[in-house]
Amino acid sequence: MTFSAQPTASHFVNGAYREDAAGEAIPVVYPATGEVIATVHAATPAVIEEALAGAARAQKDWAALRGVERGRVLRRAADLIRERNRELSVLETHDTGKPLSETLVADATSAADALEYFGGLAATLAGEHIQLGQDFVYTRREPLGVCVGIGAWNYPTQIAAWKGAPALCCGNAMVFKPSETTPLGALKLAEILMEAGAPPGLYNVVQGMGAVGSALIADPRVAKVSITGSVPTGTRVYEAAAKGLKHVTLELGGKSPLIVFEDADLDSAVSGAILGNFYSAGQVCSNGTRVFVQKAVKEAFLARLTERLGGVVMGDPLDEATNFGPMVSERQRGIVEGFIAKGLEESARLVAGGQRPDRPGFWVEPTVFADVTDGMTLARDEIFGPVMSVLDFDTEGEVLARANATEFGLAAGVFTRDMSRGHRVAAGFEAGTCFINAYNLTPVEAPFGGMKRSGIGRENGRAAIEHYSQLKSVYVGMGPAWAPF
Ligand SMILES: NC(=O)C1=CN([C@@H]2O[C@H](COP(=O)(O)OP(=O)(O)OC[C@H]3O[C@@H](n4cnc5c(N)ncnc54)[C@H](O)[C@@H]3O)[C@@H](O)[C@H]2O)C=CC1
Repeated sequence: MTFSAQPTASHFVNGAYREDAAGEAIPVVYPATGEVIATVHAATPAVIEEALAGAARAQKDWAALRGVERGRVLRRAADLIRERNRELSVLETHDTGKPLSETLVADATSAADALEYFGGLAATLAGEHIQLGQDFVYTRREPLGVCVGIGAWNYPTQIAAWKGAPALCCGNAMVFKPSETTPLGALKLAEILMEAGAPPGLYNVVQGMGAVGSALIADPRVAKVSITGSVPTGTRVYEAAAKGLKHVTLELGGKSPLIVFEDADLDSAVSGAILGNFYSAGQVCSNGTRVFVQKAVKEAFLARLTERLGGVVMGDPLDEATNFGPMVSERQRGIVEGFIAKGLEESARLVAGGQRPDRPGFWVEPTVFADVTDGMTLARDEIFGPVMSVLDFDTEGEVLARANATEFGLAAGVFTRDMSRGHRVAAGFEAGTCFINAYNLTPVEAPFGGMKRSGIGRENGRAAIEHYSQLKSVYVGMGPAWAPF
């Protein structure tokens, strides 16, 4: 199968597509049909070396540019992405299986937002002046150097840009390794950045599994790694980075709570729960998969939710009427089905879905369990699929304690018409990204990231600048230097 915008080789290194067939072949499978649509090769040591050497070379001159000049390149890339949104979205749909109705609005466009936002910020980066009598100190905000980005498979283009845009904004170069499951989108970003005026070597993409990721992190030329992935992988990356005392950003998993109080606008709360469980077929790290519903409205909530699930359209992802897609891979479908079986075994009440639709590809129906209790596997483990667990609660204090009783802390949401309660509950959440009467909206202007085992550092917003730059203090003596002898 071919489609427009298909990348022409496995890697993008030093400003050009690069192939090395000696690397392990990685089939790219279209999740909606199971068809192999492309093959990429894992990066060989030669490709990794070219990427790192090229990045190190490009970085110094890039950092020496004025912020406004760096920003111009990023903003041009944003414009090119928007012009080509449809073809990039079709590519993203093939890479991930997500319906085109989603990829048209949430993937390449989100990458464009990041490039536009950090393109704008680039010219504003500045230090401060600290007067000390006649002497003074000034600070310089400097880049870290060569940064490595490692992606997960659920938002391949968005992740490539959420890491690349702030890195380049601050004067760094990047070597990005996409997930081996969805290797295509990042290549287009690299191509477009070049076309927008980025120097060769500034943003490279190399393919491969974990071994390529760890080879990149171990290289002494690398100053920082930012990974989006699971907690076990994030932990390994943190350990590897610690060996070289490298900077890290970890965007990891979650098991986020979504609390619906009895005074909530129920339709709006149902929308929040749908967005927080079934968008991208549930393959979103910040999903609110533990839906706590106050007892008085529980059955009404479930009835409305079941009714709304009648609007699910599973079909050809390229048909814009389709609003629900398959799992990214056969493996992920197996994991999700395992959790559904476990829910039934542990006597959760299946309210909707739970079946594998009779069609090719890796589909699982949107699934809702009710009467889930805190100790059940469904309520404890991250599933990363379209499985919502509904739990009951009585009081605010009780539900907040239960919501926080998890090792994760990525996101949390609350639906209520009582805004003092909304803010009080948001303040009480142990989570990095919280929502009141909304869910899963992650605009580039707002910092995004996790507390506890869900991560370290923040992406997006001005906060990301802190994680892609370092401060240098320069003390300036205005008089003769003093010494005791
Ligand atoms: N917090 C966030 O922003 C997000 C978190 N995730 C999490 O990601 C997971 C799903 O994505 P997957 O791709 O299956 O995650 P994963 O953890 O298996 O892999 C993530 C990436 O790390 C690479 N990798 C694996 N071992 C490595 C090693 N030792 N050193 C360096 N790199 C290594 C993989 O090749 C892949 O590119 C979910 O658990 C989800 O919660 C996904 C999306 C967003």
